Amino acid sequence: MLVIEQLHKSFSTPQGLLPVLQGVDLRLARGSSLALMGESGSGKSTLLHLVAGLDRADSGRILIDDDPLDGRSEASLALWRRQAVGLVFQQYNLISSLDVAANLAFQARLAARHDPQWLAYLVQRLGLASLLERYPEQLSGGQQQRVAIGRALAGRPAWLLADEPTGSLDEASSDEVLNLLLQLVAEAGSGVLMVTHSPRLAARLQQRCYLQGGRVQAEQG
Ligand SMILES: Nc1ncnc2c1ncn2[C@@H]1O[C@H](COP(=O)(O)OP(=O)(O)OP(=O)(O)O)[C@@H](O)[C@H]1O
Repeated sequence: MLVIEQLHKSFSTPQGLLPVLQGVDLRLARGSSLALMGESGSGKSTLLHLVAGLDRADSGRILIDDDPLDGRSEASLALWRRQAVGLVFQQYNLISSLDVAANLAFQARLAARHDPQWLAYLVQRLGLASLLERYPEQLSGGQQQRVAIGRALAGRPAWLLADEPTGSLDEASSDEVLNLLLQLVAEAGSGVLMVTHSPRLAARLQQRCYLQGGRVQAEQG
């Protein structure tokens, strides 16, 4: 279970302190999916980064199976990211000097969670078999995002954190990529927290919530 309690985060800007998260409360069971919505600048990416351990909150708590994330050392946060989290961003963030096969295996190898059978299954489901020796620049946007999803899921992470994962794709590719993502996370048993602007895509997840005024305004089952 991912539990977020009274999370606060402000940023220093030339204009002064900018409060972004002002008491966010959220719960997400492992294996379930939640769409995080809200206007541009409402703090969706900020919240995702805090859960990923890429940044630290000012106050409040993030608990993973009752284990707090805050107060951990950088090394412990890095371990959390490597072992328990898969990240997918709008920009695919593939490693340009590695081919598709090496990109796919990269994170799972780093986390010592390389499972050749599962990886072969992901390759087949994501339709990547004929692309394994290509480099990211030789792929379409949809293909690159399928590689990014495969890479994020290769280590069967407990949590998949996705920031507008289909934001750069057209509607048809977007639907196809989200379908695959949701099927594969269900098979991997991962919980999903996905930032999206699209009510149509959000409707495909089990739950939805809305960030406004620094807080979660509505949550529905
Ligand atoms: N490192 C930073 N330093 C200063 N301000 C920041 C920083 N990161 C984010 N912000 C500000 O915090 C606010 C929330 O940003 P965030 O990226 O979380 O919003 P968002 O809801 O994901 O927006 P979008 O939908 O446009 O991606 C914005 O006003 C942004 O400018």
